[in-house]
Amino acid sequence: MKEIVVATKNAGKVAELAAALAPLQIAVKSVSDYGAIEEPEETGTTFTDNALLKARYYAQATGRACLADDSGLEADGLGGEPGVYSARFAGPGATDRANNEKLLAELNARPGAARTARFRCVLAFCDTNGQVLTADGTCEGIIIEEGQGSGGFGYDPLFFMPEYRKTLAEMTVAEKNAVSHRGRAVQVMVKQLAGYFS
Ligand SMILES: O=c1[nH]c(=O)c2ncn([C@@H]3O[C@H](COP(=O)(O)OP(=O)(O)OP(=O)(O)O)[C@@H](O)[C@H]3O)c2[nH]1
Ligand SMILES: [Mg+2]
Repeated sequence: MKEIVVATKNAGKVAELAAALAPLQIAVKSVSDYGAIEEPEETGTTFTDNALLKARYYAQATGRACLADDSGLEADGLGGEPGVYSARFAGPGATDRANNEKLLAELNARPGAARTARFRCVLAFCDTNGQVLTADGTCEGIIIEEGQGSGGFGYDPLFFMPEYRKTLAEMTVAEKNAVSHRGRAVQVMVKQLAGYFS
């Protein structure tokens, strides 16, 4: 059967990736459909390393073709931090709220620091034969002083896109997928997967 497992423990990513994969008309599963699989340690220093590490790990653990996502925020005023450490910015297992508070505190501690930032996403697909596909995407924005909106996840309420006059948290899943780092990466990946599954 043609199917793909969205290999992430992040429910926000699952929703965005599942919506974007729908045109492939293949079964989209989530890792939670394959029992209690522990999260791998994300030891890579680049988004690509971690995306590949997660895709290979979950393909092995589920015995299915898996699509993993490694992503994060690069704040120019913080020299590109938190980057690959975005999920753990305020410490291991940090909540989105704690990460957002730390981001604002760090930027506010540097008066005059740039508020520009970008999200990066690398997607890695790995099948049970070890065949790998990758795709990446970025999106540019500005870190605002106070959160706006309740959609999305992570730093979305603080990430304002001037051309749309909205934060990512003020967009629907479809709107966010049309402009986001993940949306851009998955559009490229969908084209590759259409060939893979044909
Ligand atoms: O506001 C946001 N909108 C986004 O669209 C987005 N994409 C990534 N991020 C941040 O970067 C971390 C990824 O870390 P990450 O790739 O290790 O994922 P994760 O640990 O959440 O799940 P998993 O896929 O590893 O299971 C996330 O937790 C978030 O803090 C985002 N924040
Ligand atoms: Mg992670």
